[in-house]
Amino acid sequence: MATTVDKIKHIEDEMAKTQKNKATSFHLGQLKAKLAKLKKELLNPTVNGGSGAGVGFDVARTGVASVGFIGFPSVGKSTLMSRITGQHSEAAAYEFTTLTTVPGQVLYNGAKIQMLDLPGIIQGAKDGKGRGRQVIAVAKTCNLIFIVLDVNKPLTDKRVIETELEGFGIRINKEPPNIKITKKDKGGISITSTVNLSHIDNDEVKAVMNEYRMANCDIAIRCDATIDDLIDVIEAKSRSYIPVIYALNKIDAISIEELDLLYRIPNACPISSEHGWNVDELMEQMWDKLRLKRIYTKPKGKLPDYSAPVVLKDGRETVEDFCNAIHKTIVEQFRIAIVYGKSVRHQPQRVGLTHVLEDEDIITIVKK
Ligand SMILES: Nc1nc2c(ncn2[C@@H]2O[C@H](COP(=O)(O)OP(=O)(O)OP(=O)(O)O)[C@@H](O)[C@H]2O)c(=O)[nH]1
Ligand SMILES: [K+]
Ligand SMILES: [Mg+2]
Repeated sequence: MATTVDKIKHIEDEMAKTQKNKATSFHLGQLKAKLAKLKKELLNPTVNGGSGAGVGFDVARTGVASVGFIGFPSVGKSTLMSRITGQHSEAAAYEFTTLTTVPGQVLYNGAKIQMLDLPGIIQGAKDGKGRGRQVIAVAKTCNLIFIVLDVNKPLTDKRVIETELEGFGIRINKEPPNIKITKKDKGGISITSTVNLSHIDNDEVKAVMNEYRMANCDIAIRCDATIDDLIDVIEAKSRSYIPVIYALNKIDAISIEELDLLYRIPNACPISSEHGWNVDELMEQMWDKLRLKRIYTKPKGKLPDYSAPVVLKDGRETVEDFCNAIHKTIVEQFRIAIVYGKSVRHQPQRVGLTHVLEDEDIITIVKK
């Protein structure tokens, strides 16, 4: 019997030899949806030989956010880990020095951030080569990924790693596509869009919806989406949208001219883990991408406590989230909050539980 990997290969071959035109778009849509389903099967095998994603690799999560290190063997992930956190992670000149997840922690801007040094991955990792799947499964649960690259190696390595992560349902530096699908009882597929759709063909959409047995739906598209974006929305449960920083390591081994070229790569930070060069820039970029919010507490009649902010996660930043971050009983006693900072027009301003706070706001909670 053909394995899932064989079936994927078969479909990919067929797609490669099918011309994209009006006559083939339904067929191509079908193939793309079939491919997405097979890839999901590969990641969540229901029959024996389960992938055991993350088993033995996941570690207890601490801190407000976690950053996973992904890269080929010996690019310097562990050296970077030891440099940033002070937590020793074995580093050596031979490949696969690191064999499991090594957790460490860094305190940055008052926020405890967990760093996860991971084993190296190789091409084909997502399809089961080496321990790649377990490794990528850990990265998939992180709030940020450092893709560590060795600048002495071909830059094509960057694309190979991206493909591995994408194949595992990770979407890099991307927002979820703005597509809303509403199921109906009858009426077929109706597509509405607020922008001109330059990639999507109605037949292709119908083929995809048909393949997913969603024959009656309203699809509202508010971006110039591709058919892959549509599949991502249907498969939303197995997709993770994670910011990435490319840590371009070992710049101590290249010339200034070569270094200049590296600065043109978006979302990248050239560093030398060994010498500690530019690691503070990497930390600053990390902070920006994590979009954490520091909230300073001001007891009534006293100065704010700047030494120990309450750090709120992206998307959990209301006054209510702040109260819950301190103690779950506070919301019950809450009367009003007095806030200074970027989130309010008047300084200070009285706000309720639903008010959304900004980084470095100062807050006083007034109890009943
Ligand atoms: N020149 C140079 N060498 C580095 C740098 N960072 C790491 N190395 C060297 O690269 C080799 C591999 O480093 P590791 O930190 O073990 O790499 P890794 O990515 O953790 O490797 P695996 O765990 O095997 O996947 C070691 O010999 C390090 O000394 C750097 O910034 N510059
Ligand atoms: K190594
Ligand atoms: Mg290592």
